[in-house]
Amino acid sequence: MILELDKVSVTFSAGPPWRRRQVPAMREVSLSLADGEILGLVGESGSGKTTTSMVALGLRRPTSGTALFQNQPFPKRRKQLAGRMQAVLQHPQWSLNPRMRVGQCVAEPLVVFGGVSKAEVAKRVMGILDQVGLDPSFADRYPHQLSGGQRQRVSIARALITRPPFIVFDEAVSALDVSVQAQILNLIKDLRAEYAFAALFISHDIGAVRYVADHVAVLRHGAVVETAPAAVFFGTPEHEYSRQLVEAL
Ligand SMILES: Nc1ncnc2c1ncn2[C@@H]1O[C@H](COP(=O)(O)OP(=O)(O)OP(=O)(O)O)[C@@H](O)[C@H]1O
Repeated sequence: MILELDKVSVTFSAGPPWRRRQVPAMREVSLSLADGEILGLVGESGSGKTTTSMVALGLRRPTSGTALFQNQPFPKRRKQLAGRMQAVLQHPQWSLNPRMRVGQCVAEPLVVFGGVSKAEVAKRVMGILDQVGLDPSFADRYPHQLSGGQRQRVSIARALITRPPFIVFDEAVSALDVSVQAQILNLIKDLRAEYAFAALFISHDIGAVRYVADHVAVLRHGAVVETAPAAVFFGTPEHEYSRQLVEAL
């Protein structure tokens, strides 16, 4: 398994000190993701999707329960995860440094990972830009000189440069125009076929999930209400809430 969450709960403390409240963001969430599989995680706003992605990326420790990555507890030092997982977020500007040229942005995870010569880095950057449908001249541009769809292609190139076995796509197409969404979803599918990465594909857009996911998990109020293979889920969703989601499609 690439990722396993076993009864993971995350509780935040919110509010001023004199009126502290505990906000449960994840309640005993159990999920597992096999190598090369895409798990679509759906749920309305506030259902705990982003918190789940944080746990999956090792950026937040569970309040209780266990999270394993590649069958091991998450390492204490993030550097030990370098090259093994990446995230593609809703707004690429959050992951793309505005002062770096595209070529540098894409190269960065590989440079951090280390052990690769400059010439090899440059070659890999050009190769991956080509694969995400950007011609080499894009390497010299800055992120603000690109369209939203092009920026998301750059984020995907950056995510893939170390050929990680696991990628989190958190609302990765939600901010794009519908026609561009389709292009990016196709790109994700094509690249998955080539690189065989596993992915947690988080979206409130159930249509996008249907298009790319092998398995689906539905979150509601921080808890998983249903998990099923995509074909089963979209054919005969079991839970009432899942049925509403599928019917709305
Ligand atoms: N840092 C935090 N401090 C306090 N509460 C938080 C924090 N982060 C998230 N929450 C709360 O935890 C719950 C789950 O939030 P989360 O962001 O995981 O949901 P989501 O499904 O990703 O929602 P959205 O689609 O709106 O981003 C919400 O009630 C949210 O208000």
